[in-house]
Amino acid sequence: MSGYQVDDATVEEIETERATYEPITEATRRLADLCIRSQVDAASTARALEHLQAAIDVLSQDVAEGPYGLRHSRQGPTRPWGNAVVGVRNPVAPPLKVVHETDHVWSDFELSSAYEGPPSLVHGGVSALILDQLLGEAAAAAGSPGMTGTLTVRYRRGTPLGALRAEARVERTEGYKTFAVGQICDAEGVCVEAEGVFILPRWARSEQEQPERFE
Ligand SMILES: CCCCCCCC/C=C\CCCCCCCC(=O)SCCNC(=O)CCNC(=O)[C@H](O)C(C)(C)COP(=O)(O)OP(=O)(O)OC[C@H]1O[C@@H](n2cnc3c(N)ncnc32)[C@H](O)[C@@H]1OP(=O)(O)O
Repeated sequence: MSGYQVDDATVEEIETERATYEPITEATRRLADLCIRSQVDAASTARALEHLQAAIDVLSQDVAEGPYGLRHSRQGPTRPWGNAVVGVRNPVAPPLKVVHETDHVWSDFELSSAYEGPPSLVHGGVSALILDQLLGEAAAAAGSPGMTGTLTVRYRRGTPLGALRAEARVERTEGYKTFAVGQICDAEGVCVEAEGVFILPRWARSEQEQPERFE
């Protein structure tokens, strides 16, 4: 599958890339929230739009072809930086910082008004998105990476926007299939639960000798 790239980016080069693009990504996230909640008048939005157009003109001067992909450095950390959940260069991503423990993964994160579904609550598709990523990372962290085959989500009660925690762990592995479970909680307890099957695709099975590539 295209999109996996192995390179020799050094830790320093990776940090430079992060420092170059992370601030503009964070500003764009803030912008998304302001598009929803700003109450300035039409003249002010017109002025803001002019500034935005100028920024778009600058950024358009040099654009890579295609999406970012998953870039794995032989010398530094792996960069899933276009990823919709954890991508540090993706303003659509909250982004989650996922902590890998021995037997589970977890993340404390905040969801802004840009993730609203029912009034004041997180969109169900966003909860599924986050759990897909967490369960997938739990599978990869356990040394059995895979594509989502099936994801089952149970919405126990409305998930409030704001501060949340997501956790996931592997339940069992059967050959190329890894069964993972996880949940999203607020301060009151569990809001959403998920279970999923993550399958190492046929095309990737020859790569299984180097599973660290996918972690
Ligand atoms: C190079 C490694 C690849 C892994 C990459 C992971 C990177 C990890 C890195 C960092 C963690 C990041 C975390 C990311 C999280 C997000 C993940 C996503 O959102 S993934 C996007 C959504 N999912 C798809 O687009 C899948 C599309 N479907 C497929 O590609 C195939 O259908 C696939 C891989 C699911 C299965 O196809 P087959 O041909 O490769 O496998 P067959 O040999 O047919 O099946 C193997 C076993 O799995 C069962 N199976 C097949 N499909 C199933 C399904 N949908 N649900 C449950 N079981 C299924 C079969 O019955 C079979 O079981 P029996 O061995 O006979 O017991």
